[in-house]
Amino acid sequence: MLKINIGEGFDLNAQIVMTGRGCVIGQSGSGKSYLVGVISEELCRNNLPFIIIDTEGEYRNLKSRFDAIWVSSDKASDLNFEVNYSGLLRKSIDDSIPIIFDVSDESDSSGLVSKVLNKLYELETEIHKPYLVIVEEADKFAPQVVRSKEMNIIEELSVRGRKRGIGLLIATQRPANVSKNVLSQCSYGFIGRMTIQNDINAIDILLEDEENKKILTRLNVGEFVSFGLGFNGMVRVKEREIRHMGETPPLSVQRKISSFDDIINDIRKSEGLVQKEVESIKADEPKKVQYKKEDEDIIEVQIMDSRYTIDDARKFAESKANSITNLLHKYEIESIKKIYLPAIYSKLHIPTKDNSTVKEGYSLIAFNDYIIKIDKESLEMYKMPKLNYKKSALTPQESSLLYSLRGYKKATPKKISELSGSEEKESKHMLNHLVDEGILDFDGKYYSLPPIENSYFYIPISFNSSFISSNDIAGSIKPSEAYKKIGLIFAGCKIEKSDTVYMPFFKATFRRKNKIKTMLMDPIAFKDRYNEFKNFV
Ligand SMILES: Nc1ncnc2c1ncn2[C@@H]1O[C@H](COP(=O)(O)OP(=O)(O)OP(=O)(O)O)[C@@H](O)[C@H]1O
Repeated sequence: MLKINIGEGFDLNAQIVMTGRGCVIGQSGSGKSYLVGVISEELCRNNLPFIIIDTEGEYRNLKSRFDAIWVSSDKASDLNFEVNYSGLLRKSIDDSIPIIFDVSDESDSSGLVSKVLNKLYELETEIHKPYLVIVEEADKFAPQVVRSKEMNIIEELSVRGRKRGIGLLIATQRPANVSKNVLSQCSYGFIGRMTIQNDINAIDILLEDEENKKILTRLNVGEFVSFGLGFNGMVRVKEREIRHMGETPPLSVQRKISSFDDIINDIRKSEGLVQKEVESIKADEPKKVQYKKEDEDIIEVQIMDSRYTIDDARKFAESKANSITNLLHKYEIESIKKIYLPAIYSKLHIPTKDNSTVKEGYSLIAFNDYIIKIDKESLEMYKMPKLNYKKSALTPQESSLLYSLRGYKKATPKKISELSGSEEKESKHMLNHLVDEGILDFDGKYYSLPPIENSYFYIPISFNSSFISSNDIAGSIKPSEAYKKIGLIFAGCKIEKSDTVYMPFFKATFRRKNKIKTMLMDPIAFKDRYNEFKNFV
């Protein structure tokens, strides 16, 4: 069963989330969007596609770690609202890429939401693939009081979406204002802190247990009472991996030290009372030309710790400059720069025979086509050959079948089907297919998976969150592609966690007249990697 973890001991069945009807309810600040954020991260990590109706512009930073399409009227977004919705949604469904439908700046957000969801409904009538719709501020998009008798698209989805594979997860502060057609369809959900009696009454249809209702007024931020999920007691939501953009701003220094008269004067100025006077003085002054420094995009990312500093790199480059310089050809160091290359860092669970122990391992996939493994003794970095599997990704069924096999050195199809709980005929068919693809070995009786080398595990590296300029990032990586590859290389293991991280490299440039040489030192073995990565830098 594919799971969505939202807190210690709280795993949601992904099937229920993707195709069921759920809700997150709680008063302002109870932690609803935070929980929706945690769920969204988990969906991204598991490559489960969804569209989130983002009313506050607080989900676009999912992009800092995952592939996601940000649709908004913001110039920096991937696509604007004029996009062909059908093409957009089809891509999202087929390639399992989430859409952040950011209507935070839109006056007609309901119109846009209705348009895109109608298109989804139409498309899924044909495709029938699990796809989740997450709606923030559901009271706005599916209100209880409406003039028209016609069903709103969210009501339509909640009543008729399931058969088409469409799941719905709504969030609201005001359940009393959400259409009963939608609320009554919710078979699971989370209720956070609530104190308004009218709203507590509105969830009567969801939470039958009187005891649970009493707890609601006492819940802390990030605590929820759940229903329909089989959890007893309170759910405490885990910490988000990506910074929550809807953070309550912290209270800072309350009052600038200024006199009361200045305060009154400032207010008057803003009313235009003394504005004229100020303007007439300004008019005589010569105009100053202002040079605006170009906006740099500073982003917060996870950076692999480096054993070396830029000073080490300079010393190394100097010694190198001497060695490539002879009396006739003198090269000078032109620049030393730190640049970052994106990589995927994964935590893996490797099953053992009796499943009593689970090994943890890490892999670094870098630069789309290569895997880098770091040997724990020598701290050597290897470049692995390109993969020659015919397949580009494993299906969830194949992954779970291989997971049953990984704990055993080899097993017969009968044993594997017993372990995985699938039909023998069906699993045999799948196993043979995997043999054809070069992923499994078969000796006529037993199937086996190639062993995983020990040097992949317990890599002694750590990461730190840091702010860097996006100008210093070279190369690019598609997390979803890398994720598929990790699944293939580590067939039979579960990817517990997978993040984009950045590896700092030191790039030294030497010049002699118009001839340039470049050196690229890695952060661990401090060897020149220029030949390996020259296409990226
Ligand atoms: N599980 C949690 N762990 C840590 N901090 C949390 C957690 N849940 C919420 N918070 C913090 O509490 C504050 C409010 O959370 P959130 O933005 O999710 O509220 P909300 O219920 O969506 O409010 P609103 O309805 O006003 O948007 C934020 O600063 C958030 O970072």
